[in-house]
Amino acid sequence: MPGNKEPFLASTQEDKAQAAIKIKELRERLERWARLYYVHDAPEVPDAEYDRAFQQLQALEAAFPELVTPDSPTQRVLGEVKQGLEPVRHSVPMLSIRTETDTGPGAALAFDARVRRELGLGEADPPVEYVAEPKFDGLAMNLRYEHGRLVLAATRGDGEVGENVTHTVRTIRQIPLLLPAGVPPLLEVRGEVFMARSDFDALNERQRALGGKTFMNPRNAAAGAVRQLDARITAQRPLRFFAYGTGALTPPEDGGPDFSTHYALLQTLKKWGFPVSEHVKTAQGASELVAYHAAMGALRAQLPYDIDGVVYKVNRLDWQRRLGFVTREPRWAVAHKYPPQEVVTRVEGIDVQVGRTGRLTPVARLAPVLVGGVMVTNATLHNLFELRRKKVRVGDPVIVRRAGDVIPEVVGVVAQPSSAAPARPRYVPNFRMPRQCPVCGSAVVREKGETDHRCTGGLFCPAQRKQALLHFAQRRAMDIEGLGEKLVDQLVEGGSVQTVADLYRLDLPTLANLDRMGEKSARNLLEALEKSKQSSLPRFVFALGIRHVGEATAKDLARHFGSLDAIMDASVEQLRTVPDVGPVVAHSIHMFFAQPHNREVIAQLRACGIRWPEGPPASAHTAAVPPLAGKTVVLTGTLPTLSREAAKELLEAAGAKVSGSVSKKTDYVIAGADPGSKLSKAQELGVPVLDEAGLRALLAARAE
Ligand SMILES: NC(=O)c1ccc[n+]([C@@H]2O[C@H](COP(=O)([O-])OP(=O)(O)OC[C@H]3O[C@@H](n4cnc5c(N)ncnc54)[C@H](O)[C@@H]3O)[C@@H](O)[C@H]2O)c1
Ligand SMILES: [Zn+2]
Repeated sequence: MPGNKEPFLASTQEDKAQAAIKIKELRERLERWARLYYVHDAPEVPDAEYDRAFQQLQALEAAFPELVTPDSPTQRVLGEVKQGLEPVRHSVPMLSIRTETDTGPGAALAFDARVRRELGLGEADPPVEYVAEPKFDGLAMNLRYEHGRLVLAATRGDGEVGENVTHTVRTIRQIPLLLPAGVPPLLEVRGEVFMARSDFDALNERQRALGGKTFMNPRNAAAGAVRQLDARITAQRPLRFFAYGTGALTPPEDGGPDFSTHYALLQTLKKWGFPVSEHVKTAQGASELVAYHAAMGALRAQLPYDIDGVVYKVNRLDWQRRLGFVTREPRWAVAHKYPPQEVVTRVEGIDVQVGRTGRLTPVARLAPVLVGGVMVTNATLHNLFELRRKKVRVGDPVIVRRAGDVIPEVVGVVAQPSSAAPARPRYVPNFRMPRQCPVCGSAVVREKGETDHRCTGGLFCPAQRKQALLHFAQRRAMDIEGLGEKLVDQLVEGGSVQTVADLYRLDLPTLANLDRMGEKSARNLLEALEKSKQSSLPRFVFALGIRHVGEATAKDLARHFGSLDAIMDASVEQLRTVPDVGPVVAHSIHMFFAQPHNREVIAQLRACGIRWPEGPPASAHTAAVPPLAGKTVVLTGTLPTLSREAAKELLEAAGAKVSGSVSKKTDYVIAGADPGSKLSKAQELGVPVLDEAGLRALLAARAE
């Protein structure tokens, strides 16, 4: 959690002994985190936590230089070769970039000052020219081309030895496999492979739907996709690429290109077919770097991909060579970061929000924390199943991510709590979804096979008001001309309309008083409302906004039952006799009309004068001759969805006589699982045998 800086003073032997202990502990922690991050693509902590520990270690080693060892994480590039991938030695090492800890303008000033000093420039010398680039948050890639043909793609690994991922990289469309004529015989292009945020969201959405594991961020998703043994998996996860430099290159004396600046090099790469970001810019001196940092920072949320900072590079390549390298990083470049998009905080509660379509979402109430520079107090947990999979409970330290303009989300619980992010202090019961909508008290249901819970009080629920009104008013429903989104917003927010029935209680003064509503439009709306009162049963049923009841189903229901009361009072079984109404739809209709609040609103609508012609139910058209009149039917075995009783009821309602034994007089035998001797008897006598689907078809056909 924020702000656990520990001051270290280099003085006594005792301090040194303590520092040695702390250094050991930090190195172990960093190595563990790095292994999870680089090898397994499954970080345990956000980058900000890693960076904080890294900086602590740097500070300690600076205070006690004698404790620095060559294997310290500060002295080498961390990373390993994944099992199953072939190790490859880089002909030019792939290094890290020094990160300026100061996230303010100080970072650019300090870098510029250092560069000028090391180049021996004085006050009178002009500003140094830099190239400023976004720092893409993906993974570094070295693409080796020989005679214009891609021969090897390798990850960074430990900087010296990376992984051969040519097979997966070939699936990335933005990476050319063949280059135009005229490129140097040896060309290594370096850049970042990454995943766009929308592709990442879609991937996680897909994983959620399958109940699979989700990724913390696009970087890990991209790294995981590239480091696959099976390229078919990579091909299903859209990746992109930006080039930002070169590795080995045919030297000028052997006919290779002689670039004088980094910028010119990038422009040439672009010409050869590599994507180069349009946000790569040259900058004169520190002040333009500061301006670039601010401008990219403002743009960050709108970019379609994650960046975790910007990179400044000295533009002149002869100067880059003069500046050279320290152990793990070049002296001519620096990374200047932005506030982290993933941070650790604590869950203080779990609330349930009801969306405008009635979907219930568990939302974590958080100890307020800055994420990507924005104060965040709530983060979505998506649904009950995701929450359970992530094992989130009140009191847990969690990782929260907020990127772009999307809603912040809880990525997961901190796996190894520490003093900065201690574990939940005591047992906390598992979260449960409420059985009643927290907004309106209607029943909450979850459909078979679905992950979402929903409120069934569509007509009444305040959370669903606007949606219900818009649906009700649309042309194919009640056709209330002039009742659009803006007006609905005003009516609901001003409190003059709560349910659809309130529409018919609006009067001229109330309407004429609304923003941008003259008397003429107010009159028109009242007229449209009046006109809409003369409706039809299918339109009205559709207008109620029952989940899964579209226009076609509304028509079927109206035809089948004839009256609204009959639909409202129908049992699930009766609803299921309507053609094309399956169990999920029947349930949804039944639950909707079982909510007293919904019924109340319907009663109010009728009292307001909404009317439609009603007719006899479809089965009654032939009432004199019920569809199965005079037929004798025998049931045997267990039907997949209908109980024996329900099947009997349906048959009798259709006029059939249900008998207990099969004879020559039997017209049909309906057989389910484990049928008894009745089935063999029927087969013996040549009586037609039907299953449940056959029975339904029979009833439906006869009912037409
Ligand atoms: N969360 C964890 O557990 C964990 C563990 C280890 C490392 N990390 C993170 O990894 C990073 C440290 O690793 P690092 O040493 O690889 O440094 P780095 O990733 O911060 O910087 C070097 C990398 O920047 C990338 N880059 C993006 N845009 C670039 C551009 N325009 N020009 C040049 N390079 C560009 C390259 O891939 C290059 O390898 C930190 O951000 C750290 O937080 C996190
Ligand atoms: Zn509700």
